[in-house]
Amino acid sequence: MSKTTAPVQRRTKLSCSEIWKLYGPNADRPAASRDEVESRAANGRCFAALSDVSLDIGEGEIFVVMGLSGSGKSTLLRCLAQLVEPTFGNVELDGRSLTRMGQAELREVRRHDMGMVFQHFGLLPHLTVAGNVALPLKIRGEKAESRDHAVATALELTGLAAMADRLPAQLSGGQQQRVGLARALAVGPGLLFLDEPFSALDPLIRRELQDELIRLQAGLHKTMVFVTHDFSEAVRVGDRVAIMKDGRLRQVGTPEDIVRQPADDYVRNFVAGVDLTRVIRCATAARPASRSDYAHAVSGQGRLSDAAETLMAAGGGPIAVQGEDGSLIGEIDLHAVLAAVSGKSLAGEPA
Ligand SMILES: Nc1ncnc2c1ncn2[C@@H]1O[C@H](COP(=O)(O)OP(=O)(O)OP(=O)(O)O)[C@@H](O)[C@H]1O
Repeated sequence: MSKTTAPVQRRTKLSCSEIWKLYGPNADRPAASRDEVESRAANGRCFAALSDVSLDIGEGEIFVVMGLSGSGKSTLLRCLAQLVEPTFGNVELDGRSLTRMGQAELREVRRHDMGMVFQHFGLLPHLTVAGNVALPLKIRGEKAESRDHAVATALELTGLAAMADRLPAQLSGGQQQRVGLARALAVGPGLLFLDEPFSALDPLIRRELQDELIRLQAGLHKTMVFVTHDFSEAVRVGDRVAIMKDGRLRQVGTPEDIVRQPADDYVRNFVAGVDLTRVIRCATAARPASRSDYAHAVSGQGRLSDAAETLMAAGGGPIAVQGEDGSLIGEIDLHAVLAAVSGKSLAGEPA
């Protein structure tokens, strides 16, 4: 698949080009050329967990990597974070090549510029919540005063301030994962890697934490690489989603792009189970305004599901769809919602 571009308005924060990761005999040896890695992958003795992956991830973007078990999601995340070394290809953070960086410099970049949150929370059982959050700051030699301040801010942001003195065993799974998130945020990195962070949680708590992440992101504007095998979660939290199969990217796009124009049958299968009203934005379903004055309005950025109540209050519409500055960008009614969800225009043509 060709290299994808970051959304126009974002600066590229993290990128990778032509990443391959081979496992098997002698697979630790880096390949000197693309031809070499391709022939090693093709000879049958090595297994390609990643094949030719190129991506640009924009600053402040939540970039979701989604795919079934074994598709290469964690390997991609680990290569981007340089926790494993790609067999071939280049990874750049803020324009600096991580793949060519020495170990000492890489360690510094990891300590200061990256945060990690994993499925199994990885909390130390004998340390309190505050102690766990402070640990990476202690390791990097932060002074007590700035450390305490960073810990208090991270606990406040994640709603844990009242639990600072508890031990992990005294917390629910969801609360423990909040501590994992707080610990990553306290380091103050611009870049967060989240590998299936909510997968161990029950659906209600999971949803609560997804909302929490979206809320936090609205104020923090971090760049996040978020791995999940749950398509609904991907389209809910992602600004863009990459869908992987067999170590390759099958499609990269906004949730709306993916649900409206799945690249192939593999992607279409995921889309089949998704509530489209929670993905498609009001601006996408809007048609030209038929008047200048409306009694009810919704934001174009909101999802169709967010407009349901307003539409009901307006007897089915039409209601105004507004831009971020309050300007009128069009109107929707129940028919427009149905048309968008069924992928048809009002005339019955594909939308
Ligand atoms: N250290 C390793 N040695 C050999 N093969 C590996 C290694 N790590 C991963 N693989 C293989 O690479 C492929 C991709 O694994 P990866 O963990 O990236 O998948 P994933 O999409 O994250 O799966 P899951 O959702 O189950 O975590 C799998 O077939 C896996 O067995």
